Amino acid sequence: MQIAILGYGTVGGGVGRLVAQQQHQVQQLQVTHIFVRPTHPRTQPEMSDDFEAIINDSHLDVVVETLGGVEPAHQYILAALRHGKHVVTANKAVVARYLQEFTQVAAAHHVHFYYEASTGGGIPWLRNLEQAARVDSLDRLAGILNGTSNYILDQMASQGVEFEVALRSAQQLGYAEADPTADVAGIDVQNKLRISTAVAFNVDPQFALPTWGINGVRQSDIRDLQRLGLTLKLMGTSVRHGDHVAAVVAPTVVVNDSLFAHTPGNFNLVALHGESVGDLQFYGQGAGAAPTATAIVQDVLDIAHGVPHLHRDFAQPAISDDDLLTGDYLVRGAVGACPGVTDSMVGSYYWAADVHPAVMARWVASHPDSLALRLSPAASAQVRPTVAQLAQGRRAFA
Ligand SMILES: NC(=O)C1=CN([C@@H]2O[C@H](COP(=O)(O)OP(=O)(O)OC[C@H]3O[C@@H](n4cnc5c(N)ncnc54)[C@H](OP(=O)(O)O)[C@@H]3O)[C@@H](O)[C@H]2O)C=CC1
Ligand SMILES: N[C@@H](CC=O)C(=O)O
Repeated sequence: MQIAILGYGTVGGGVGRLVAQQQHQVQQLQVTHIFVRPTHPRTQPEMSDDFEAIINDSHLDVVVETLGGVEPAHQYILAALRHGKHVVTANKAVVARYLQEFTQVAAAHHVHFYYEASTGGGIPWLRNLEQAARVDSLDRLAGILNGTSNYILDQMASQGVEFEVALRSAQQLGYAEADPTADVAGIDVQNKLRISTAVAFNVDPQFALPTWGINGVRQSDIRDLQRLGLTLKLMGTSVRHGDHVAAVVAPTVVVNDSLFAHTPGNFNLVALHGESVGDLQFYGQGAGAAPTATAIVQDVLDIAHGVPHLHRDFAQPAISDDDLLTGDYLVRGAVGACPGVTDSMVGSYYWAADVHPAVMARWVASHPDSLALRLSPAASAQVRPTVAQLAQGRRAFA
């Protein structure tokens, strides 16, 4: 099976090394082309900047796309599929946008389009999600889906370092995107949650998805939450009830004895809930060259061995319904106009109750110096009695 790798950075290089190191296991795989920029030093004989020559090679079977970004990756993937090449990609930005189109074009040209590495790095998440959805009715997904932001929050909590220091370290370790804004602002999780939700519920990934990130989190927030027995994580959640779907990406407060609170470094933890299976959780390295390369090579081997992934048309109706994810928040900053805000304080935060995610996302976007932390259901249950006591106290003094 002959492979072309498009883009030889962290992940593309990881794929090249994995195929070379594990030759005893993957003998049938051979990297015959590496597509790089004209300015890229030619350190290997397979390197070239001639994309047309690569996809016109009649011996080529699979194109592995690890360029990143939406264009030209979108056009290169379509061209490869139309030339009868299977495509495997790690690029969640392009998959989240064009999943339906890639799936249709691949089917029309009788080739496979696989994207396990796009979500959860080295965790075999999408293939297990597909399997679960095959026999069950899934109604909830929730997870830590970004290694960079998890690494940053973990370093801030365990080492006491400031946000910027932890971010630089995540970049050096190869976890962050070329532009890390997507990691810290929640866009990378948004892309992964769109893909996961589309696979789980067979819906078009272009549903409404209120999103905000961890940009405004300070060392003092981490310490305040620690004093309350709580931990902060950047999480994505999506739920389905019949045709109704809701999703949110937000800095999320979890209780200290949850598995999410104990997910360290660049690790991801992602969970599904099905009517029959109940809760299932998947844990592993969500970023980095070597773990991500394993997910890519698994997809290539599935193609080599003729292992089909589930067919999806992503055409089930999805009505956006924020009522499904109404939640409680801890907020600080200019909270006067914050939706749902009460005068009860929890640590140094105000309590905001029963707010729709889209409404809170709009408040966050228009108040860049403020912070809104979403409470997981368990964290909300832990904090609510304190809030009720405070409210009672105020009535007694009134
Ligand atoms: N890093 C990680 O842990 C993970 C990354 N991913 C995804 O994998 C993809 C690759 O990420 P990563 O390897 O980290 O990114 P890198 O920036 O390290 O690598 C991308 C490579 O592609 C090259 N490239 C980009 N555009 C072009 C182009 N138009 N023509 C030729 N070469 C090009 C870049 O060159 P140049 O540097 O000159 O721009 C770079 O060498 C992304 O979609 C990312 O989201 C998925 C899971 C984990
Ligand atoms: N930048 C991403 C890489 C993997 O998808 C992350 O940090 O999770």
